[in-house]
Amino acid sequence: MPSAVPKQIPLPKWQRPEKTAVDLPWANIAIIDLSTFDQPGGKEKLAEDLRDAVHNTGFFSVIGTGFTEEEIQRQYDIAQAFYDLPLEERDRPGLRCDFGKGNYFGYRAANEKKIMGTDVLDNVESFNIPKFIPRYADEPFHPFFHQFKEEIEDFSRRSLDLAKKIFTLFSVMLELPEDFFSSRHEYSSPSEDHLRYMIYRPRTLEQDAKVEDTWSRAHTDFGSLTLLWSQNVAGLQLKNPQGEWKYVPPVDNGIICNVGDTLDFWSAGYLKSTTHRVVRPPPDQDHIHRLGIFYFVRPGDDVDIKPAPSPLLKRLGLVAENQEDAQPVRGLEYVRERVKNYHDHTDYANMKGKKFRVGNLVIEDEAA
Ligand SMILES: O=C(O)CCC(=O)C(=O)O
Ligand SMILES: [Fe+2]
Repeated sequence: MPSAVPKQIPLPKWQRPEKTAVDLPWANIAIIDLSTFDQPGGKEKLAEDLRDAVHNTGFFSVIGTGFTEEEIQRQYDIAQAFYDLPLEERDRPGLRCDFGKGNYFGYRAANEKKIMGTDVLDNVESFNIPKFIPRYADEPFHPFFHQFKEEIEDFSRRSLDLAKKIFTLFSVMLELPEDFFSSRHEYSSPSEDHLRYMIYRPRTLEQDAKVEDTWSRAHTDFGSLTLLWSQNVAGLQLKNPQGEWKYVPPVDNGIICNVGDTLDFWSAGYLKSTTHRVVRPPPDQDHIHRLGIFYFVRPGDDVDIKPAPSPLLKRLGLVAENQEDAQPVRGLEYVRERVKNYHDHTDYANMKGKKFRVGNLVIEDEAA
């Protein structure tokens, strides 16, 4: 009998690092079980469960996502195999992100940019894979990934399916038509969405001390929603409503989600795009090459970024009647300008007090 499971090219097994034994100040993250999503009343109940989390911290985790442990392991295996290639093979000509255009598709090399005015270099490498639709046929796709294309495409498509369930909950929460947000994020419609394999390379204590242990400076995410397959190496911190940095805890079999800028704009701040950063891991994990798998959901290219006509937001006085008619920025314009502003530099400066603006939209990554 032929197997229903397509034959997979064998790869070395990536080893999930142990959790830290260090007692860190962990954030309290809601765990939302999506397996009840399709039950009668399921969406309404889940939307209520989620309300506090997205309104206060903007971070939560989901379980019951439909992704199996094997599938997730396989994605890590693919990612690790890529990062095990020699540097000159990873960094093939023509595949780098074109930050001058605000284009984040492709390879982001480490050791290119200085951090906060020091001689310490950026330690992040990533490869961003766009949606598998004809529009992106000419965007960078590393030849190494070709042999896994079917699996990667399936993972990419199902990532957005999952995100759309969460968008449905946000629509229910804001008393909008259920498809209000998901229809603005169709897989078949062009957007800057990408699946990302990302790795942070450990630095010495001395190097990290010069940059206040910064591995990824404080920022909010540029799109609508970020899915981060939970991983055990501590380092990701969110800024809570009290202004304190708290570590995002690992959630077994979970995906950490956080609201990005565009959902914050659509909801007039009701859904919080929370400032977060990555710092040097605790001593028992500081030697680990920290591998991560993400799906960044961006708004559809042509979608207007303006407050949604939500009865709830109107009742709360967050959206004035005329605000809906303001000249809006479009999805592509917002994301491209934001990526350019953030990455098109020779260094990652300290951005405290600096504001980013496009049209009527303003972001301050380091806002207290
Ligand atoms: O590496 C992480 O845990 C988070 C990275 C992140 O915030 C980002 O790439 O936007
Ligand atoms: Fe982020």
